Amino acid sequence: MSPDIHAEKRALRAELRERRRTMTVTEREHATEQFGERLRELVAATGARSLSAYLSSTDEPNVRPFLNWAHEQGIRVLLPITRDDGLLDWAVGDGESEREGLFGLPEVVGEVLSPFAIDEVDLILVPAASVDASGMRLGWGRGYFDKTLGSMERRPPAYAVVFDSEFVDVVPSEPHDQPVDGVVTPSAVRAL
Ligand SMILES: Nc1nc2c(c(=O)[nH]1)N(C=O)[C@@H](CNc1ccc(C(=O)N[C@@H](CCC(=O)O)C(=O)O)cc1)CN2
Ligand SMILES: Nc1ncnc2c1ncn2[C@@H]1O[C@H](COP(=O)(O)OP(=O)(O)OP(=O)(O)O)[C@@H](O)[C@H]1O
Repeated sequence: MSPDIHAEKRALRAELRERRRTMTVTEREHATEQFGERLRELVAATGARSLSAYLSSTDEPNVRPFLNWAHEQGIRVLLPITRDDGLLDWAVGDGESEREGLFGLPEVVGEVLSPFAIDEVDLILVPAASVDASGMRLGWGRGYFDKTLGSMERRPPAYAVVFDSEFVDVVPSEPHDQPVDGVVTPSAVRAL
C-alpha cells in the first residue's frame, strides 16, 4: 500500500477533525435536530426494528436524541465496544449507563455481545470522517468498520452519518475500504 495514500488520509482526517472541533454550539444544535429528523425518516423508509449505531462524543454528529427516540419506539439498538484486537463487540443500549472506553470514546455498559451480534440488525449507522458519492468512506483510521462490514455475509443497509460538508465527490480509498449503501447528513438521506 503506498505511503502517500496513508499520508493523504491522515491529513484529511486532521482537517476534518479540526473543522468539527470549531463548529459553534448553534451549528451543532441545529444539526442535531436535523440528524434526528433524517434518521427517523430512514427508520420509517426501511422499517427497521433493530439497528446498530454509535454513542456520539462531543464533536461527532449527535445521534443521542435519535437513539432515545428509537429506544422509546422499542427498536433494539446495538452500540459498539472497542476491543484492542481491532474488532468491535456490541451491547444493547438502554439510553442510560455509559463509561469511557478505549481511546476515550463513550461506551455503553451492558451485557457484552460478540462481533457477530451485528449480523442480526436491520440497519447499520456508521460513524465516519467523510463519505463520497460512490459510497466510499473515510473512517477514523483503525479499520474497525472496514473489518466489521467486510466480514458480514448478508449485510443490511449501512448508512454513514456525517455533516453536509463531509459528503464529498471523492475520498482516497484502498482495496480494503468498504463502501456504505447511503449517507445521512442534516440536509438529506441519500442512497448511494
Ligand atoms: N462514538 C464513536 N464510537 C466508535 C467509533 C466512532 O467513530 N465513534 N468507532 C469507529 O471506528 C470505533 C472506534 N474507532 C476508533 C478509530 C480510531 C481511533 C484513533 O485513535 N485514531 C487515531 C487517528 C488516526 C488518524 O487520524 O489518522 C488517533 O486518534 O490517534 C480510535 C477509535 C468504535 N466506536
Ligand atoms: N478488512 C480488514 N482486514 C484487516 N485489516 C484491515 C481491514 N480493513 C482495514 N484494515 C486495516 O486497518 C487500518 C486502517 O484502515 P483505514 O485507513 O482504511 O481506516 P478507516 O477506513 O479510517 O477505518 P474504519 O473502518 O475504522 O473507519 C489499516 O492499517 C488497514 O490495513
